[in-house]
Amino acid sequence: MPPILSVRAVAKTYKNGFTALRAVDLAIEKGEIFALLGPNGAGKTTLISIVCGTVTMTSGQVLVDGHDIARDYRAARSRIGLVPQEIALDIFATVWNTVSFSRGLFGKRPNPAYIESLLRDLSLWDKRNSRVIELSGGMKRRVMIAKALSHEPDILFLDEPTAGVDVGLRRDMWTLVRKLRDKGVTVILTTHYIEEAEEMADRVGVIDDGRLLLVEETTHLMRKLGKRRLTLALQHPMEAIPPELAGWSLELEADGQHLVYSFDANAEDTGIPTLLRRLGEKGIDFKDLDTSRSSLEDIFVSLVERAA
Ligand SMILES: Nc1ncnc2c1ncn2[C@@H]1O[C@H](COP(=O)(O)OP(=O)(O)OP(=O)(O)O)[C@@H](O)[C@H]1O
Repeated sequence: MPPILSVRAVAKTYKNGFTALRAVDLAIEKGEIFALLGPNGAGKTTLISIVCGTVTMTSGQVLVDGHDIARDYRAARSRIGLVPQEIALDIFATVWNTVSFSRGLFGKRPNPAYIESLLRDLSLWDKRNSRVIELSGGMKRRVMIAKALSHEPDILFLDEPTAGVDVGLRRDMWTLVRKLRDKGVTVILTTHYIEEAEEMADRVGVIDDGRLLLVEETTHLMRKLGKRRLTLALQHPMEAIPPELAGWSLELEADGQHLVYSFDANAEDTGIPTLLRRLGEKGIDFKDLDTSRSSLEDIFVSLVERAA
């Protein structure tokens, strides 16, 4: 089956000369939950905006369910629902009217039963006759989601869905996402949080500085994240790692005072006791030690280093 979304060599240079995306290739299968992970300014929103037609790409091609976003914009756009980062709503309209109106914008026939089920799923049914201005921030976010789903899209984009959102809404959102997936809707979300991707996504794409550095199944990526770091604060600074320890996955920090050992937390033998013994034999003393999980930041750093 052809991918529901195909992004081919998409690049974007903004008018001020800033290049936000560099030849991004990505194929998303129908029914996937895909997380686009990256730090601030990586290019996530730019990519989503191009697919949704609010930003024009400098070069490349995007196909949504086979429809070219440039040549066949209406057909492509009607298959997409977008929940942007910023809340943008007509504050004087009622919830019901806002959501129904959105559906109409896509040329879809009214379907009150569908709108009702949507509002119920998002715990908005009781508020259907309230004006947006009367709603809390979390409820406004729910309305944004209802609007994005009002025309029954095949792909839902959630741009930073859980930024500033409380636990209740977060849980409801994930329940809804799973329900949508079960109906065959593809969900693409952007996030800074590896936990969010871990919880939800089938696959993860890591983007940094406009480059898609990797696309991997979440379980594989988490295995990589299963790496832990043991940091030893040395009694006496070292200039270099002794050659006898070359076979170990050790790094000396720039200050020469911290020795970092990376190990697989899932392995039966982490190697730590042997390493500590070897260090003792070599007379390398330490005053403190600390273990931590390698963070997404570490993964970025190693990926960027490899990409450079
Ligand atoms: N209209 C614009 N003109 C010039 N540069 C822009 C414009 N919009 C975005 N950028 C720049 O492009 C880069 C990517 O921005 P983008 O919003 O896509 O990042 P992001 O990954 O979504 O970040 P965040 O996680 O902070 O939302 C940033 O450096 C941003 O400043």
